[in-house]
Amino acid sequence: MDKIKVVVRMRPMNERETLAGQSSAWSVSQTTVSLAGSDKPAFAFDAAFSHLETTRNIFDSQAKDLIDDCCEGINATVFAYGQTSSGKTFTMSGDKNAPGIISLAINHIFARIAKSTDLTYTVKVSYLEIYNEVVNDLLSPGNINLKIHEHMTRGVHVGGLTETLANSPDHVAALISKGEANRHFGATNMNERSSRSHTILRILIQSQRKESVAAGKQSGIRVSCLNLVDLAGSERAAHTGAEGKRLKEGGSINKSLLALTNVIEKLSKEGSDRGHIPFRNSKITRILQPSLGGNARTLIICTVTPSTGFIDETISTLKFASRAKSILSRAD
Ligand SMILES: Nc1ncnc2c1ncn2[C@@H]1O[C@H](COP(=O)(O)OP(=O)(O)OP(=O)(O)O)[C@@H](O)[C@H]1O
Repeated sequence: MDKIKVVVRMRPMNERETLAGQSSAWSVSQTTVSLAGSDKPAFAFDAAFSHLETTRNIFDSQAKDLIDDCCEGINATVFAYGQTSSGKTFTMSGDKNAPGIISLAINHIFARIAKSTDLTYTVKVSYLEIYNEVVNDLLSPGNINLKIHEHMTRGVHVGGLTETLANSPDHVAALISKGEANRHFGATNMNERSSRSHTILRILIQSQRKESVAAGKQSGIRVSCLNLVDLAGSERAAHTGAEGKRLKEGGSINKSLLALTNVIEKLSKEGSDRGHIPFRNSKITRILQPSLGGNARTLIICTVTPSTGFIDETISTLKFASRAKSILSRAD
């Protein structure tokens, strides 16, 4: 079983790019992405999806088995990585016409629970954002600047984060809407609703055999955590027209994404070249540490822009994706 699966999703060209006279620079096949008309080697991944692919197909082919494992007690993480406006939020949260990975995953979890004849499940939801390197609770707005702890049995956890019991997909959707209202967004030149923070929706799944519950036993309880992560976009100040507050946010976002890139780079190296893994350099790498370096299954969806105007940004995301993919070859 691969620990880390890496796929790439290319979004369609948008109106702004077409009006600027740009065109699509890339060709996408089942597992590769290459610059059209170039003899440079293609980038290869577990899967590559063109602008025609639906999020539902990506979920069914790449994420469903990981969610199934999570219902069986294995920790799992799905995150989207890519430059600003490349489709991370579209992929994770979706829009009114196309559900995102988050709602597809939640529907799948509750459908499994409804079908289970031998297990009783409890689902708890937390929702946090990391904004300018501060961790805030999105379900409880006054609950800010939370600390990250390392716990002997719970591993890395965020102290004081609200955990709300949820009993249906609609209930989780209502919690997400509540959290979204507390989240930091801003308009940049490239995206009218740009995510200025990283967010993590954590679904804690606990299960126990029905006869053990009936007998009041405390044994045989399985607990696992599903992290659904929407990273803020990596960006260049020149493209986004950022200044003042936006520029500070951008600096903080880029710093934490750089920390994530460094962690991935080190993890992808062999043996002594690997050295110390700098998980502690940012909040996002600390929180994702168990997903990247520990006993968990992880799906990384790298979103890219097809346009000739952003070839360098797309190459940088594809390089990140290639490094992340090489982590899976090592048996830890
Ligand atoms: N695969 C896709 N198909 C159709 N539209 C898409 C797709 N991906 C993204 N879009 C559209 O492109 C725009 C930007 O996407 P999105 O907001 O998801 O980017 P992002 O990577 O989350 O950006 P940021 O990091 O700035 O928040 C949105 O209007 C979105 O609906």
